[in-house]
Amino acid sequence: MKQCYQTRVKTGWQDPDVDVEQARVYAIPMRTRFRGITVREGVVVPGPVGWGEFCPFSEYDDRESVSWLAAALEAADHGWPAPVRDRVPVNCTVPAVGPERAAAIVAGSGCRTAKVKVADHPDSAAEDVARVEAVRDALGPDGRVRVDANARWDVDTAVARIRQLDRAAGGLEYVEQPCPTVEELAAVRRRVDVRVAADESIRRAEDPMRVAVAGAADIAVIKCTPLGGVRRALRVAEACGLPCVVSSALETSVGLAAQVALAAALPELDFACGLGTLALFEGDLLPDGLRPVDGEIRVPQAPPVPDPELLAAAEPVDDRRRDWWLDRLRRVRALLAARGDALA
Ligand SMILES: O=C(O)CCC(=O)C1=CC=C[C@@H](O)[C@@H]1C(=O)O
Ligand SMILES: [Mg+2]
Repeated sequence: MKQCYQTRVKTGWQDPDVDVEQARVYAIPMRTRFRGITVREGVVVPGPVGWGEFCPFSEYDDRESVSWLAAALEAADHGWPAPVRDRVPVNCTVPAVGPERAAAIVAGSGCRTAKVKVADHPDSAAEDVARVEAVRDALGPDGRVRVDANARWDVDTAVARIRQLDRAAGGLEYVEQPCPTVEELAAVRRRVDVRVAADESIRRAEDPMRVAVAGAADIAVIKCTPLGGVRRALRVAEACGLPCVVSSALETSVGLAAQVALAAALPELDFACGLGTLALFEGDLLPDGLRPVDGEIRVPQAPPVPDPELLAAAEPVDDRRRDWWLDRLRRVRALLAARGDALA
């Protein structure tokens, strides 16, 4: 396998040399529906340094997917900056499930921080409270509970729900993306005592390097997969000037390794990261995937190589899905080639 790269020109994401012939599409069922996804799909691509993962959500257009490919190629062709820590503390992620299941997820995770999804539908208030109470009970008084509303509230609703959930949790660590815009985040932040974290405001911004979250948020959630790689995410973190939480974009262990590398390279890491998401998957591409032990994930030495048997097992049963992903990869590669420098 290594041989085929010896003649390859390696100029990085400015010249996206993706070997589509060797790219492998995967389709892995989720244990619980998460952000509407029941089967997670993506492509892993080999390079001289390791493998990278290209997995923009299906509804993202080619333009928004370019940075996801840049992140995959960074891993495959260059690897990542040196870590400053060898373990990363993580939260467990609690989807919009009933209270019993929520408590079981927390108890089985070994994590001391839980991130609870809320605002899953317009009438979710009572369910959210029950879920958050169950999570607090399962964690005990010294655990930390944070919630993520994925931009579903307006300012007044956010203020009311945050106060209610703060009481249910016996104190929230923070609320992630309560409303869609940076201005709304700032308005909510002025009215509640709970810290506000910005997620979509950064990762889906036209220019993440210029998002003025200072004043609108206390914490920046950063994800190297949608931000164009570890190096670029580190620059976004610096530009935000806020404490950062690295959170997954629901990758297999191949893409998760890049996120862990980002968390490991951040100069400061004051909060647990949202990287315990392999627990949401039925399968993976590595035999010893990046799962937390006692609430921490060990930092990988280098971009990993997926296991051939697991790759074969994860192949989509429907050839049309494979073709859809490989076509998407080709189109996004062409766009990245045209835009290259903008992401460097
Ligand atoms: O941060 C976590 O605990 C897990 C990751 C997570 O919540 C998400 C992963 C992928 C897509 C997002 O909708 C979601 C998020 O909003 O942070
Ligand atoms: Mg979020």
